[in-house]
Amino acid sequence: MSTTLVYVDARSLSADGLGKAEHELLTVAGQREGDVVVALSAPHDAAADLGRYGATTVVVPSADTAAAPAAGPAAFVAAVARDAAADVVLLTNSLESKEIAARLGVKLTAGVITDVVAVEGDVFTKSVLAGAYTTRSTTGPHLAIVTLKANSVEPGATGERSAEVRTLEAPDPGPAAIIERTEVKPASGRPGLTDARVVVSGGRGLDGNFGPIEDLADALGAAVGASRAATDAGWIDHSYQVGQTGQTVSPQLYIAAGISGAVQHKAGMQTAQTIVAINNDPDAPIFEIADLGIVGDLTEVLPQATEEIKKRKG
Ligand SMILES: Cc1cc2nc3c(=O)[nH]c(=O)nc-3n(C[C@H](O)[C@H](O)[C@H](O)COP(=O)(O)OP(=O)(O)OC[C@H]3O[C@@H](n4cnc5c(N)ncnc54)[C@H](O)[C@@H]3O)c2cc1C
Repeated sequence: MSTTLVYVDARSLSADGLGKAEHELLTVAGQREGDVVVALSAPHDAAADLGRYGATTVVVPSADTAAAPAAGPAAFVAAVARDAAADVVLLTNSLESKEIAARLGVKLTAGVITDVVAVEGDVFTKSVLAGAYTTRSTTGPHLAIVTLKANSVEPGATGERSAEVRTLEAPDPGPAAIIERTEVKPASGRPGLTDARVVVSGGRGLDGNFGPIEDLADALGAAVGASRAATDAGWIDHSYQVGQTGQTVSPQLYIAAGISGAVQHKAGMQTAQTIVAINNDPDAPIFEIADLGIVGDLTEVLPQATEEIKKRKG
């Protein structure tokens, strides 16, 4: 009997349900044969609810593993993977998940495949070299540790089932950085950049004013993104940067305004399902990958788009 192990950060689980990226992982796991086991990063009252998303068993650590970022969850997931004799371990594509995946690769002598966009049996599809190629990989006879990009699959329907909940001793993570103090960023009310369905990004063409980008993002319920030119200029925090050295996003709709479309930017967004580009240069490279190109001044186009969307939403 094969077992798919899914790592779920307990912070993505609340009384309202499960985060979308984690729901996608459980959807992919449910499409595979065999049991679906969840390794939850911390004890949680709603652990059994993960049965609604297809988990057969949820294994919770005896204590929160997050105090030692990446090292704590990795030690715990490795213990669960051994215990459950997992064939595949699925994680989200966040920076922390990728670090956990790397540590799991070492601990379990496993193959690690990141940025995956589709899973068929033991074949994992990803987009590489700034999206110029699509590769299909396996880890041969070895355990596969896979990080799945958000918005790769439609989250499946939820049921009424409860999962069996088991507790496993949280192993000592060994030498690790320990969080001593946490400051919670004020909530923007917008979805997170990496798992948003819609992202509105701005670049150097904004000339320092992200207002029109934020207005359009709010009208669409979208996340805000940026090019490196914009983050380097200090117009917006680096955490908003999309691209090779920033975040990788794969939303259903990506709107790029005042962004030329450098290969390093495209590397982080060109797997978006629909790309809309707004640029006053008809020869801007971003138009080569855009599904809809608008040649115009963004200071005119963005407010008009926002106005029209608000009007249609009533
Ligand atoms: C190792 C390395 C890693 C990098 N990583 C990243 C990364 O992760 N992400 C990233 O984005 N970049 C990255 N870069 C930088 C990248 O090469 C580009 O320099 C950057 O993406 C350019 O940002 P931009 O498109 O905003 O600016 P520009 O290339 O200057 O483009 C601005 C665009 O705005 C248009 N414009 C100007 N005014 C208006 C207006 N009023 N209305 C409409 N359009 C207008 C212009 O026609 C132009 O096309 C990296 C570079 C290196 C070397």
